[in-house]
Amino acid sequence: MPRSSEAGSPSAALSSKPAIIVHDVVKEFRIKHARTLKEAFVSLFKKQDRRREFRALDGISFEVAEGESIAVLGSNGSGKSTTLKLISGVLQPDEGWVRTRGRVAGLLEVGAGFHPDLTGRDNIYLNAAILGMSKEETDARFDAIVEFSGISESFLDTEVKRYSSGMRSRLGFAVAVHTEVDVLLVDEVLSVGDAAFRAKCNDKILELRDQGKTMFVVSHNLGTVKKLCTRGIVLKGGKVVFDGDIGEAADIVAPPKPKPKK
Ligand SMILES: Nc1ncnc2c1ncn2[C@@H]1O[C@H](COP(=O)(O)OP(=O)(O)OP(=O)(O)O)[C@@H](O)[C@H]1O
Repeated sequence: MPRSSEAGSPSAALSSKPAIIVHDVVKEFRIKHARTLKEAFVSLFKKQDRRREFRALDGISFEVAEGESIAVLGSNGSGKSTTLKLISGVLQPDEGWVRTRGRVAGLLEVGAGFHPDLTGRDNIYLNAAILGMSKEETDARFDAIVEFSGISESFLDTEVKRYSSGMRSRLGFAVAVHTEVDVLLVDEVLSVGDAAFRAKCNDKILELRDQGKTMFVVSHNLGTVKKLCTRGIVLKGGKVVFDGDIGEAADIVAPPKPKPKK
């Protein structure tokens, strides 16, 4: 299988030490099979278990070097988010193993750790602590976090339950990108907030990549991933069907249309 020889950002020096190793990972989910009402009734009566194992990931393996930025592509249900959740530790594999090196932060569900009854200010400290930051580290970054989020001073001392969903996401994203991380897991995060904020997020992510952070990105936005990553993994039915140059990977998921004849 082809592998990109030049990986990571153009400016970041790549280390040969892997930041992420995914080894022969299998992940299964139990899913319920609802058929007709009659069948559901009969299985209930006979106490039949209508659940069956569904293999979302079927023995996937790859390594990501420190400083590399890699995208996982594939159609809906191919296993991208499941892979991300296994790397972040939210899920555990049924077979195989996953290793990560350094501090891993997920831009998965930004602001997921927010407490609705606490103010924006308190939630910054809470969220940063969840992401492994000390109070002193957060103190030093507090102003930068608030400025990046664009949350006004008056809202900073308001309970987060009064925020709009966009405001919550902005604050969550601002905390996440200001934490001291080595590996950043990014899941369609560039859909956060309004157009101006999305552009700001894009720039911030490019800046982090250029600082040499390892990036693991799941996205359907091929334009964005081509700008951000040099290597792409394509999943199909829970298997890796391609691992190599991002341009080639993007062409697999969205083959270029033939030019119309003149
Ligand atoms: N908690 C769960 N319980 C049951 N099945 C699940 C669960 N999570 C994921 N799946 C199934 O596993 C498969 C892979 O899901 P996953 O979310 O990883 O796909 P994806 O490639 O990220 O899709 P999308 O592009 O739509 O986000 C899907 O068929 C999905 O229905």
